[in-house]
Amino acid sequence: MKFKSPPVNSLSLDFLTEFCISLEKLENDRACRGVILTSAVPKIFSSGLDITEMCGKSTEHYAEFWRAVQEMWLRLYSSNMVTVAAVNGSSPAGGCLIALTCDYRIMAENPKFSIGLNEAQLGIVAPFWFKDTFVNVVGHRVAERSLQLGSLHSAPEAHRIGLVDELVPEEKLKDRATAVMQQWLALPDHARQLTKTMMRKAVLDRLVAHREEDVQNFISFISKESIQKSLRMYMEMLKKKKS
Ligand SMILES: CCCCCC/C=C\CC(=O)SCCNC(=O)CCNC(=O)[C@H](O)C(C)(C)COP(=O)(O)OP(=O)(O)OC[C@H]1O[C@@H](n2cnc3c(N)ncnc32)[C@H](O)[C@@H]1OP(=O)(O)O
Repeated sequence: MKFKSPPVNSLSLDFLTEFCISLEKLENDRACRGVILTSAVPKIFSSGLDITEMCGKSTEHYAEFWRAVQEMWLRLYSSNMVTVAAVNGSSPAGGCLIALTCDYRIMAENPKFSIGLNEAQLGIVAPFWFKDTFVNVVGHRVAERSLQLGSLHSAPEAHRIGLVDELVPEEKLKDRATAVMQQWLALPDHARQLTKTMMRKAVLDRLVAHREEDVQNFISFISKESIQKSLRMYMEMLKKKKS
């Protein structure tokens, strides 16, 4: 599956909805046992949640948007398919979450590409299920330091801390992702799927049990004037950086 929403594959409500529909189709297709996620936009895997969806909108919109973010994560983290992220560009925040949610991550070894949960830098807080997913990949200490600092790690650093499983030259990314997929698909599906469920169930159940509470928490947090101001300033900073 190739993300193609220029300029930066930001995760808008439309993007998330289409992503979930595509995943569901693949999940229900018995001939499809694995999916490689990558980007058709040069240098960017995904710039994370679309900040404009979280600025100056109604409570109803925030609720709908947040439910779509939850849905994307629930479907991908619990997928029966083998999921491989071929990270061919930068991948901050929600983009990093997508990669973390896969079974395996391969990143292009370009030191200019960065990845991480940088929410703290925007003055926002990654929710518990982002944190849980991160901890399950890199361990508690690395996740705590990286989350508190809102670190964006260069590709080599991301590999060193275990955020990505391997680095390959960009031109070899597709072939390597295909080889990894073949390796994982060589296992009997039922054994791999049950093992995946065993490893992920507690974290998935936690969001399912607190889903509505998590929506309300998002709404009350994102509606605060101080948070809105931080997001506006961040967007201005992005625009200024360009000029
Ligand atoms: C309880 C509360 C819980 C809240 C939890 C929220 C959880 C997750 C939060 C997120 O995912 S927030 C998103 C965080 N993302 C970022 O910090 C990335 C920001 N973007 C960048 O750093 C750069 O854009 C880039 C991805 C490195 C690409 O750089 P490049 O130089 O190639 O492109 P730009 O010129 O910067 O951008 C082009 C264009 O896109 C707009 N844009 C970039 N990112 C976003 C985004 N995430 N959402 C919306 N729009 C975005 C950027 O402003 C430019 O717009 P124009 O100036 O062309 O109009």
